[in-house]
Amino acid sequence: LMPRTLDSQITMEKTPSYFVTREAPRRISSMSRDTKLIVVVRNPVTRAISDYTQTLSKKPDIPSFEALAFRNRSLGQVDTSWNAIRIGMYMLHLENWLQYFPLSQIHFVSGERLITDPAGELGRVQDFLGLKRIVTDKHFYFNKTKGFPCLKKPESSSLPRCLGKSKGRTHVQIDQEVIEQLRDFYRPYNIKFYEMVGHDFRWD
Ligand SMILES: Nc1ncnc2c1ncn2[C@@H]1O[C@H](COP(=O)(O)OS(=O)(=O)O)[C@@H](OP(=O)(O)O)[C@H]1O
Repeated sequence: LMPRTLDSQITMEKTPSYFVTREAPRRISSMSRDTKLIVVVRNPVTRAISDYTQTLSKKPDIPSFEALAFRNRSLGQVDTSWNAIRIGMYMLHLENWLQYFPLSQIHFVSGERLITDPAGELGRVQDFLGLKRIVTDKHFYFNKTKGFPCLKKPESSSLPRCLGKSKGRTHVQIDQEVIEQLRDFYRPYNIKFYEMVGHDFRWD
């Protein structure tokens, strides 16, 4: 259950799997139809490889990426039942949410721009939430070693705050041909997704 919230407060909850969980939109809308939803999306091919890299780090014995990604690789048949593939079919998940929430209540953050322009992305998040733009460029610096932006000085501490060790893992190397096959697979889903949200994320 979400805590009670005053008019001057915003209560936030983060669960990545909600976006791809069939029952989530109905259950959240029955709790509050005014809920604002924020989803971070990135190129679904990179997302799949990142997802696999994370699973492999926990279970080193799993089959290869190629073995899991295709039902039949020579025929180019992608295995859409594999979660790492299915999650990146964003338009399908969004269709489910749009049965319960208007698009105006859903905001998509570009995972790519969150790295290259965190202040810009967070500026849009603050606008979407109806907040003053408090978090700006001056709150970030780019950590070249990590390859990610870090917060200069969080309120609770005098030290900078960067992403933890488990973020930004080096991805497993995948054959370029496999990447091309997956790009082709996702292209129509991406295009439909751009049309639905009215924004081109430039993944193609
Ligand atoms: N703030 C921010 N900006 C940009 N990218 C970010 C951020 N936080 C997490 N990430 C990247 O998201 C990928 C999954 O992260 P998580 O490990 O947090 O995912 S999960 O919630 O545990 O499923 C993982 O991607 P990879 O870098 O491909 O491993 C994280 O690096």
